[in-house]
Amino acid sequence: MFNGEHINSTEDRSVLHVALRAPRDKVISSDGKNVVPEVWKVLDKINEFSERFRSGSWVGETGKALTDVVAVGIGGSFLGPLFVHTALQTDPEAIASAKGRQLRFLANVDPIDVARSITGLNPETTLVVVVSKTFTTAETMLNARTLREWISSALGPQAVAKHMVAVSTNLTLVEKFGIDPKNAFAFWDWVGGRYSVCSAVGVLPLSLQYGFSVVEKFLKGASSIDEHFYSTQFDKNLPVLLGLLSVWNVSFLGYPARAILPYCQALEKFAPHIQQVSMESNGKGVSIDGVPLPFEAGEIDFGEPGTNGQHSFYQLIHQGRIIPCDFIGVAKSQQPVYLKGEMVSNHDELMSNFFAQPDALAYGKTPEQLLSEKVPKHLIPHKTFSGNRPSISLLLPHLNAYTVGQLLAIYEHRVAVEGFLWGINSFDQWGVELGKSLATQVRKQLNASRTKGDPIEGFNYSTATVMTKYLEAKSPISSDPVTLLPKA
Ligand SMILES: O=P(O)(O)OC[C@H]1O[C@](O)(CO)[C@@H](O)[C@@H]1O
Repeated sequence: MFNGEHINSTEDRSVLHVALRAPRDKVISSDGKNVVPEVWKVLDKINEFSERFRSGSWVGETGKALTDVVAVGIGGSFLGPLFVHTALQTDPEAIASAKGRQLRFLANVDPIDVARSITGLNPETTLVVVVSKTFTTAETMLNARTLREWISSALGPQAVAKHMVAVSTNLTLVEKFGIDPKNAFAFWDWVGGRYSVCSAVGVLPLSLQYGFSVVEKFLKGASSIDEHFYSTQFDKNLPVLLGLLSVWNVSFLGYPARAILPYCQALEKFAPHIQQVSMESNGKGVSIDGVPLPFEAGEIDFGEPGTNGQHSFYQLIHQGRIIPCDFIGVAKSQQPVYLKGEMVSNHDELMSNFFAQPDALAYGKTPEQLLSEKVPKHLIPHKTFSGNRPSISLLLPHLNAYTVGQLLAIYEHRVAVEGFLWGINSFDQWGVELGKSLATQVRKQLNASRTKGDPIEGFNYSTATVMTKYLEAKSPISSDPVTLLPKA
């Protein structure tokens, strides 16, 4: 991976997200060319642009400084930046640097998400960042066109140049869309979408919100783990050990799921991000050579912050199925509170659970213990905990831009280690294609049925029946789509 070999063989690409956070003087080559200078050219451009934006020297169509950003993108062009943004939102340094600004995300093509993302925003003071590796993703492009309409109907079509910028590998399509190429931020085909948060995909919107110097710390944190992963012997190498544990749990013990349980509300978007990193990477049925696997690869990831999860699905984890758990704690809270007279601080209260849960899973509670506690006999089977349920605990010293970068890179490399052990290609995602192409067929049918009354044809009985019901409901289509958007 670090040598730039084309280990993503089905797309004939190298896999070099580590280059995105490499120090300026590092040499990492793809196809014989050192890519680090290109990376820094874009980072410098982001630094300069975000400075202009944040200082108010970049103004919108009506001469006002821009304070709010809507990042439009989906999947890898959304989940990583959302995770990092959520983790920084309560960090004191990041709070200070984001004063008076808002960063929002628009991912789903559901018009409800459009409404949510712009409600209360004024186009005069809003910058839209369209983030798409390919610049062809149907959801992102429709959302981008919708927000372009929102801007141009309020401020005139010429305002788009000042209120819309883009992040993509496809700069030709960016220009075709009407975004000034000077305001496009590039990345490269050797960055997988789900591994792209350290490219302009994450760095641009996060720098607009928090300033480049905060985001640079995030890159440095990720880079520190890259270095650790590259050079540390296996028995002390965090991503290697974690990857081995995952493969052991999935392939040897037969536990296919994994719960990601941060005892830190700021990490609430970590599990959704890792869901994509892990499941899109390792959810494969054939080896890298295309041979059907004689075992199941991939983990089923889900998670919620503790203690919320404890009051939701932990029952199953303690007494139902065996789900290996990742407990993630932070030694010092971003927002400490201690109420006089309370036995412990609020953070200690949270962390009491962080320490208790892995113990309960590992050691359980035996019928003998219950008997000695005088539990009635008929309740003993119900109150018994089998124990012997695996978990790992990660304790971060604190949560800031640097450690968020470290956490991200630990999981990215862990997923890669698992994929290497399973002998699969963790860097392609052909499994997302079939649904996309079927949606194209449905889109054509909906258009033909709504505009010409064409009957539904070419779909199976169940789909055709539900589509008929859907069309009967006749949702309103305005010729002026902007009238359907909420007003600022
Ligand atoms: O950045 P793009 O090209 O819009 O793609 C968005 C996402 O769509 C996928 O290709 C498939 O869901 C992801 O891998 C990717 O992160």
